[in-house]
Amino acid sequence: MPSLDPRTLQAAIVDLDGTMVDTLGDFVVALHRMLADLALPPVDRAFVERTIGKGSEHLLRQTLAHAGGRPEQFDAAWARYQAHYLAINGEHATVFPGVAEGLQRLREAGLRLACLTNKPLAFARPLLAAKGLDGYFGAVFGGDSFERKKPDPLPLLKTCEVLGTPPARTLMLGDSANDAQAARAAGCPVVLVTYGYNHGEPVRGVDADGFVDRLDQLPLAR
Ligand SMILES: O=C(O)COP(=O)(O)O
Ligand SMILES: [Mg+2]
Repeated sequence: MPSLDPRTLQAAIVDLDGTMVDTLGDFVVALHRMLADLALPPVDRAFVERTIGKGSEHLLRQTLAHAGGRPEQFDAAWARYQAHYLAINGEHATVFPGVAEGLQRLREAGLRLACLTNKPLAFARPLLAAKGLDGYFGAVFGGDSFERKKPDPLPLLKTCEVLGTPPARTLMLGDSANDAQAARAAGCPVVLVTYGYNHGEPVRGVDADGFVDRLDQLPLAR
């Protein structure tokens, strides 16, 4: 990967699930409690891992179908899921190695930081706070903050507007094809981490400008 020059980069937009925090355990517990409430069987962890990334509505619709539920159960599933997720938010989740150090280095390089996730904002804010990551970000946006979610470029373009930085100078850091497609369409450079959730596909097959094994391994030129 060519080194990322902080003289040309002005900001970074950072994804949450699979990039900063390993939240698979939270998703699995909240979904299983919701399914139990609806008298439906649990789904396996691998199914949850490959279905995360396109927001909670998508995850719930796919999970209901996979567990043998009916589409009409969506509203009940959503209410139960939201209550369960908020009750355990962060308890079965850990910050990936190198994240705090990586964010610190980006800040020291003079970049403005925003968090942009497809997770509902009401889940994202308390999770960042519980994991001690909220202080790095001047802005935090969720899957319900804008009219459309990643992989649509709109949330990235809106986030760039708030940051006050041109997309070409705003680096997207993510873990999935969603993040990369949104970044390409918005005109943002994009680097993906190799350890997150990419819809069950090898992340190195995604069109991105580079890959890192840890966020503190971003090759920032000095
Ligand atoms: O909630 C999701 O579907 C995943 O959200 P992300 O955009 O932080 O990866
Ligand atoms: Mg992600």
